[in-house]
Formats: sequence, structure tokens, C-alpha cells
Amino acid sequence: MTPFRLDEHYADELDRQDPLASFRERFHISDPDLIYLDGNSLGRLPKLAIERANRLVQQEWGESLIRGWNEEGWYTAPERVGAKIARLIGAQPDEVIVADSTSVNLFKLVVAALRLQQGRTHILTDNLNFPSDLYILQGAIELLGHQHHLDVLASPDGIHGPVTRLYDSLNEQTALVSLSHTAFISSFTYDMAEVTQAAHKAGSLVLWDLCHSVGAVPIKLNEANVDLAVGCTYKYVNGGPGAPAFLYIRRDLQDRLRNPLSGWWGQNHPFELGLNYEPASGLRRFLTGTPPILSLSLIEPGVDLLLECGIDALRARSIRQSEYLILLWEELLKPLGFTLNSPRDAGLRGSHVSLGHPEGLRIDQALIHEMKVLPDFRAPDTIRLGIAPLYTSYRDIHTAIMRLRQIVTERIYERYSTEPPSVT
Ligand SMILES: Cc1ncc(COP(=O)(O)O)c(C=O)c1O
Ligand SMILES: Nc1c(O)cccc1C(=O)C[C@H](N)C(=O)O
Repeated sequence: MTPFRLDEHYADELDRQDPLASFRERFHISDPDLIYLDGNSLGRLPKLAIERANRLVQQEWGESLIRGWNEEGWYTAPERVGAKIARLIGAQPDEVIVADSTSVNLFKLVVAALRLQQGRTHILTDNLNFPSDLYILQGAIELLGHQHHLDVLASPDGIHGPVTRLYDSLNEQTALVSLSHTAFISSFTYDMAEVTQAAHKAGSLVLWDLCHSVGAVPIKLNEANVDLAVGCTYKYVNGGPGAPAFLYIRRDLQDRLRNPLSGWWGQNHPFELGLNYEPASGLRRFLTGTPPILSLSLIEPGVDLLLECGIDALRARSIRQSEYLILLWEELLKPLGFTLNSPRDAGLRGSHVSLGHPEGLRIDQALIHEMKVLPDFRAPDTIRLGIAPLYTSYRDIHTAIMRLRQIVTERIYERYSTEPPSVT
């Protein structure tokens, strides 16, 4: 490879040489001039999903009607798609099921875990975690009668991680450790095996939120002996807006845990319509109501693409591209007051790179409205640049950095308000 250069031709050379570059063609890209760097929030549309959607609606729904539950495999779709996701996260096929949203799955697993860990009263989490996860933990504590204490560990340098006191805080009172594998703001990524082992040593269960790592970072749930996990499918898995989430329960725990949302789809014989709840065996007990078959089925093309590419190859490309971005930042943006709000060490980073700037919000607005670059912004100062290695190109990264530079050197951001938009 030729030595690093700042010009766009070097970015094009990298694109030409990259063995995974052609995966970009497998996505629907309606506007080739749009630089999309928000695949860490909502992934792009796989072309195969368009075909699948047409078939689903016209043939499966339109023609099969109610027969589709059996004839089109809708009834078993939560397990079928779950089994494929299991291959992305190092789990057995019967340890992952698709259901509900990440927040709802988290709630079900947290309540089930706390009930199993009776007598233990502490839950450990951190301030890098996604707020919804903290809200769910607070709600579970309330539901269980305020018998638990939530210990929210803090990172000494604000949002960037790692936190202090994690290992010191584990003891015989710890019921559950609930953390995001990759932090949503900084991209800081925990050593899953190390944390899980330490928690187990103290007798605690561990629940990982994989939203920002699934489909981007190699995950080995079985190898790390993880108890529980949840994750979404609309980011790097490219499952579509609001696509249902998944949950993982290690096989030996499945029949020991009870779903607090005990709806009929988690019943042992849902279509016998008996009046008493008897949990299904295995993971199906963690279903609650009727699965959203259309959006659930549309997850599959995205998962198939990731499996075809292979998660290790994908991770290697993500690191190559993030390192390229960071070199550009160092040369072109650092002198303008941008900070690197992600770990410098690739081993501690997920697949987005966060840059800070005191004018971050207005710079983000200028990028979106004048520069055809779509990243996202997280308060107080962080612009997240999501590298989705299946479709992000080196040229995308180069253009985004050059436009960030232009917005600051030409003070374009001054045209924008400091009021945040409603959805970011
Ligand atoms: C780490 C993390 N956990 C949980 C959520 C919430 O997911 P959902 O809205 O599907 O419940 C998100 C994103 O919204 C997230 O990034
Ligand atoms: N789920 C989202 C939504 O419905 C609208 C806008 C953004 C989202 C997100 O997923 C945000 C994301 N979890 C984050 O990391 O900030």
C-alpha cells in the first residue's frame, strides 16, 4: 500500500484496493452524492430487502393470508432469524430469538435475572450506557419494590470510558452487571470476556447490550460464557427502521428464567388457548405477543450479507477505515479544535469514531443541511461518524473530513441555531 496521503486520490486508491469494496453495490444507494455516516444509528437498505419486501407483502401476506403462519414459516421466524444472528455473536442457534425492541427485551431479562438472583441486591451499570437501559433498570427496581440498589459507575473523563471501580465494586451483593458492549457516544468497547469472568467470580449474572457492536465487532458470547444479551437490528445489521431486536440467553439458564411479560406467544401451547400461563420451554418463553412478521423478515437480508462477508473481515476493514479517519483528523481537524472523543486504541473502539468540538451541534447541522453529509450529534459536543464497513467508502470518509474542515475554516456553522432538532 502506498504511504498515507491527504488527497482524495489516495482515498480512491484505498477503495480500489479494498477486498470488501464491492459489498457497497449490494445496497440501495439512491443519491451517490450523499455521504452517509449514520449507519451506527440506522443502517442502509440492502437491495435484497427490497425484493424480500415485495414478496412478503404481495405473495406471503397478499396470497397466503392466515395460512402464512404455517406455510410461509412465520410462526418459527423469531427462532429462524435468531439462529442466524447467533452466528454473528458466537452463540448456539437455540440461544437467540428475535422479539420486541431492545428496551423491552432488556426489561424482560433484567426482571427475570433479578428474580433468579434473590438475596442479592446490587446492580452495576455505568454512565456510558444508553439512557434507555438506565431507565429500564430504574423501572425494574421500582417494579420489584425498591429492593435493589443501582450503582452507576462513572468514567473519570466524562463520557469516554473506561469506568473506574468496576472490578472493585463486584461483591457477594452484586446480582447483575448490565453494560453496553460498545458505548453509544464514545465507541469505547469493553473486554467482554474479562468483565464477564470477573462478574461470575463474584456470583453475578452479566447482561450485555450489543446494539453498537453487533454486525461490526466480533462477539463471542459462548466463549466468554455470557449469561444474557440484547441487541438491535437496525444499525449495523441493516434491518430497517424499528426492526425488532433480539435477545440471547445461555442455554443452561433458559428454563430457569421467567418472562415477566407472560403473554400468549410465550405460552407452551399458545393455540390451545388455555386460561393459565405455562411457559414454553427454551427461548420461546421470552416471546410475549404476536411477532411483527414484516419487519422481522426484513432483518434476514442484512444478516445474510454480514454472514457472507464474515465478521472478522468486516472488523478488519472497520479498523482500516477508522484508522484512516483518525489520521485525517490528526492532520486536518485537530488544529481547528476538534478532539478525538473515542479511544485512540482500535482494540478499545467499536465502529464509529466520535469527534468533539465546542460548536459540534452547529457543525453537525451545517454538515447535514449544506454539505450532504449525514452523521449524528450527541450532546454536549460529539459528532459521531459511523463507519459501516459493508458500504462506507474511503472516499466518503475523506469528503466528510474535508467538509468538516470547510465548515470551520469558513465559519459556515455560524448560520445555524444552537437549538437541537427533535430527532437526532
Ligand atoms: C445501546 C443501545 N441500547 C438500547 C437502545 C434502545 O433501543 P430500542 O429503541 O430498540 O429499545 C439503543 C438505541 O436506541 C442503543 O443504542
Ligand atoms: N432508535 C432510534 C430512533 O428511533 C430514532 C433516532 C435514533 C435512534 C437510535 O437508535 C439512536 C441510537 N441508539 C444512538 O446510539 O444514539
